[in-house]
Amino acid sequence: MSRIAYFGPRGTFTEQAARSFGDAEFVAVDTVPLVLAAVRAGEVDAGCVPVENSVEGAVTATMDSLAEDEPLYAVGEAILPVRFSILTRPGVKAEDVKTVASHPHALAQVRYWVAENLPNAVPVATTSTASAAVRVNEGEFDAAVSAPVAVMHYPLHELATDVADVDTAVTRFLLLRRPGHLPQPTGRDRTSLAVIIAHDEPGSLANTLSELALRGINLTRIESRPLRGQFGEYRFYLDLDGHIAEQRVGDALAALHRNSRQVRFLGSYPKADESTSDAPARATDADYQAAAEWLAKVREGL
Ligand SMILES: O=C(O)C(=O)C[C@]1(C(=O)O)C=C[C@@H](O)C=C1
Repeated sequence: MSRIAYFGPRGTFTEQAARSFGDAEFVAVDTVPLVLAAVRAGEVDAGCVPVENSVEGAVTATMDSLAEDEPLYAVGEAILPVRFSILTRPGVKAEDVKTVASHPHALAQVRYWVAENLPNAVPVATTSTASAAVRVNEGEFDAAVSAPVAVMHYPLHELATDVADVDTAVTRFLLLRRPGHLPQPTGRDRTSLAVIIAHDEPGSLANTLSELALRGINLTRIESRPLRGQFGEYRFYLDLDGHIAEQRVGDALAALHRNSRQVRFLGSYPKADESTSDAPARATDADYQAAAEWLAKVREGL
């Protein structure tokens, strides 16, 4: 049976996401970098980590490691709705709560609710939502902002359920493997890249994006992170519809490789939402094939 590490401990949203990929032996690991390190070291077959939340944005620990450390490829994604339970030790009332602990992304998603309902509470960051529950159980903090499943693992009381400042909030998770396991195209695929564009000159980002637009490729996400040392230099994270095995996507990636300082492929994998990744008219593999055949003939002088 394959072994999947997930950002734990037991009872995180990430555990739920990991279990959605099917039967496996699941291994809880305390932080995102340690999950990715376990995959790189071959201690597990795959690792599941959060990558972005619709309210708070990117999970930078995931993005930085995927772009900078030894390569890993995404082979699957999961998208979960995010609504929280507020867990306390039995007998603790809202007015007694002086500290409310959780992962920073979770605290950001209940900021207004906490201000209104736990007016005496100071927010405290923990490594994950479930580690907050562990520490509330140990008496360190008064309340944890947790995934609803956490109450099944820790003997805590639900002070409130279904808590979220934004009703429709979702988090996206990736299943990552060492290179060598490219999933087959399904017609509903996403490709992820990290790109450092070549020069800080007018139009260089527009030129990069034009390589995608010209080939009818739909960009689903663009996010930048500074290259740490100074302002003015950024790495762009691009998610686009389509699979690297498709002609238009391969062609665009080759063009980016020619024109950019660095292109790192982060995976082509089936999308978790219902949308397709069909090529538009005149950009299908058959269109590319026909054009290549025409060119070959012309080059032979025919
Ligand atoms: O702490 C957890 O339960 C996680 O799985 C992490 C995480 C995140 O990184 O965004 C996942 C979903 C929620 O948005 C809050 C926290």
